[in-house]
Amino acid sequence: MTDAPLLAAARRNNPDDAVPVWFMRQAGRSLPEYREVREGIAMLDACAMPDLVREITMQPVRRHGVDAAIFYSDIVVPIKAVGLDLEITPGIGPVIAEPIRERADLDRLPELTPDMVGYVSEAVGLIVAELGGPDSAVPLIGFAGAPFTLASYLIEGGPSKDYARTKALMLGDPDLWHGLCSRLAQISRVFLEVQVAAGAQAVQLFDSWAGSLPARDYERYVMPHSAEVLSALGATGVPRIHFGVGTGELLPLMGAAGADVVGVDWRIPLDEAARRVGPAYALQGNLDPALLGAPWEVLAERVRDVIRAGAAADGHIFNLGHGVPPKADPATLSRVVELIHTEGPELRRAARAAAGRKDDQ
Ligand SMILES: Cc1c2[nH]c(c1CCC(=O)O)Cc1[nH]c(c(CCC(=O)O)c1C)Cc1[nH]c(c(CCC(=O)O)c1C)Cc1[nH]c(c(C)c1CCC(=O)O)C2
Repeated sequence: MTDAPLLAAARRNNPDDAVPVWFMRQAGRSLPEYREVREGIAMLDACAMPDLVREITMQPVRRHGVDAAIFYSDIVVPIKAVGLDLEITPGIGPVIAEPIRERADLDRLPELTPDMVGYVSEAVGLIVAELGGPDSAVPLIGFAGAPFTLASYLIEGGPSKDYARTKALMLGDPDLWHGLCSRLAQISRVFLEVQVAAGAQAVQLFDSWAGSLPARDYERYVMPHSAEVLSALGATGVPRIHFGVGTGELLPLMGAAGADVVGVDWRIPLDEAARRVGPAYALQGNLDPALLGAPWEVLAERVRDVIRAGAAADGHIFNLGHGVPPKADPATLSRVVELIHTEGPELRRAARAAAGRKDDQ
């Protein structure tokens, strides 16, 4: 039995030099069929409707022919499931009614148990069945938010530009910080374990905003909690992808936290990322989402550049450096997938052969 291309690349066991591709936020507002089925249904209500979640998760797979589905949910779904009062406000993001600021606030964050997210198991089961079962060529990626990124929403009360309150609490009250992050690690771990138990074949831990930290603080205050989540998931045997935005200086630590695949945004080229993390990791990324609006030939050449640079890693999963912008033209995304599938293996082989010749000199 051969691995699905995405799983083969994640495991760096990729003799065909396939370049699998999916897009963060591939399900969502860029798709008219998404806007249609979401009409009149709040985001968090939609996340608790298994058949709707199946439909939304499958939409980009049908339309673009991507090599993975990503579970339609949100990083704050398990936080809401344990009982914290929050909403997702369109155009803004998660908004927390009463932010977490002191020790007593931790009482509002009890442990997550699988029965609290029964609709997640149910939706994952429906999606994996529609994809063709556990050995499908198109696996389902489950995901969760990492403790730092979740903590930033809970402490700030919503999205933030500077994470000032988060950093003040982290450095000013390390006991409370570690108490909060331990609880969030438990919640993320169980949320991921539920998805894997129901059939998800890979997982991604989103630490979207960790790039706001210097490596020294990341290593001390954040990495142990993300490592707890990732190492627990290691027991399931599914590949673990670890991603954040602006994390060029954190990449080696994000790998060492227990990832199989390190996700990279568009700010550094993948060959440089490969040098930084070393040979023990596959890479995922890293086309600048803003370039989806550039003239096709310009975009196509950048897609080829990403594939060539990604050849420096033994496994490369093509993705954007962050999510699909809501205004992206879906036809452009489909064309990018087709280009990667038709030209990817040859571009990758040629780049690897050229690098090999250089090594031999
Ligand atoms: C930081 C973060 C959040 N949510 C998530 C992250 C980490 C990924 C990242 O870095 O972007 C994770 C997430 N959220 C969503 C997915 C679904 C799967 C996919 O990638 O296709 C995933 C993986 C759906 C969603 N989550 C959200 C939407 C848009 C709201 C909608 O469609 O009504 C979707 C499709 C809402 C959301 N939720 C969040 C934000 C910032 C927003 C955007 C608010 C807005 O612009 O309206 C928090």
